[in-house]
Amino acid sequence: MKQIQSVTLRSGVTIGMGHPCFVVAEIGNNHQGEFNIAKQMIDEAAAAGVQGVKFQKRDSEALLTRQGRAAPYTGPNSFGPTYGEHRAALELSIDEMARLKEYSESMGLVFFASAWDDPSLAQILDLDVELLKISSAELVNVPLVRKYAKADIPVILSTGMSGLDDIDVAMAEIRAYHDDVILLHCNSTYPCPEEHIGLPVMEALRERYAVPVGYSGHEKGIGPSVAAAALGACVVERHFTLDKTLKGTDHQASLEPAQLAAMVTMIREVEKAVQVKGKVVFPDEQAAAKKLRKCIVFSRDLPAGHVLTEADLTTRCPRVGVSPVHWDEVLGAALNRSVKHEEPVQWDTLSLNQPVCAGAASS
Ligand SMILES: C=C(OP(=O)(O)O)C(=O)O
Repeated sequence: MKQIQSVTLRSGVTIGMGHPCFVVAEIGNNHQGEFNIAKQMIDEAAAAGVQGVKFQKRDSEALLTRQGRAAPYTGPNSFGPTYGEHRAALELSIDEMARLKEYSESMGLVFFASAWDDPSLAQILDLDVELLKISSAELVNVPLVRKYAKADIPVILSTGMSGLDDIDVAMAEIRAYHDDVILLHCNSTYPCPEEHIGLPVMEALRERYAVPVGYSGHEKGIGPSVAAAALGACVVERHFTLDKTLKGTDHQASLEPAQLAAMVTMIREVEKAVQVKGKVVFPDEQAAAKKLRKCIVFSRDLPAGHVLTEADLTTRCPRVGVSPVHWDEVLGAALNRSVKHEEPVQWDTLSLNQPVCAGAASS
């Protein structure tokens, strides 16, 4: 299978191995169907430091059966008396989406959307987007996934509610047309308990499909999403809201602006923290070692020619002499000259039985 390390979008943004984690504010339908709220959410997401803003698009008629549309939908989170009317009330028009795309891009953000049915996909494609998203819900919808694939635009595929067999099918559909695909590990429980997140699954997906892998999080906090970035997630997508107490089922499992900003800051911190892979001692640590580490000192006045024993030596800060890592090499050495109590041991004061190993002066 062809190994895909990264995917580059038309705007030049590259998502994948060796590139900053692409953080996405999933605005979804948390704009409540209101253009001005959506625009404000883009402002807040940009201020929080994300790279992408994501919307959802549905067409009630193509999404639901007549019966499904007519089903009563009452309760505190309802935006209409039937489920069809409720869903329709939460939609933005495609013209509004076009304006939001232009607005997002003017701020340097990647605008993209998940389309949940054929007409919505056609409308999103008419917007000339540079990136598409297939929601976890639609991963098993072979005819829709095939249409996404035929569009030949980079696509993010989310894998909540799916086992590997379902993902195999969707990946084969997409890869029949192109390889610009990014997988997101996801558990579609809203909110998802931490013990069901399974971040190590990202590595399993990476190995099995040889594409960049990210994380679509539905947990309440931000710790697991930050950890996902530390484990190499190339995308972290989180549902976003202006206020968790707003009407609607999604808001409680979404991040408010301050949380989103904190998450972005932490992701950038951990990205730096995992850059160095080998155990190296940095110059600043050398300075710290000088102050914090001890050296060997003489524990009493001693004459020239004396052969050193444990009783002649001890260790003290700061490290202005031979490091105690060489304790056994110093034992048994003879003194070239007389020394004083608490004087740091220096190599040139000693006649050694055998030469000191390389790097002796650095510990
Ligand atoms: C619900 C969606 O995403 P996910 O499956 O990643 O939660 C979506 O993108 O519409």
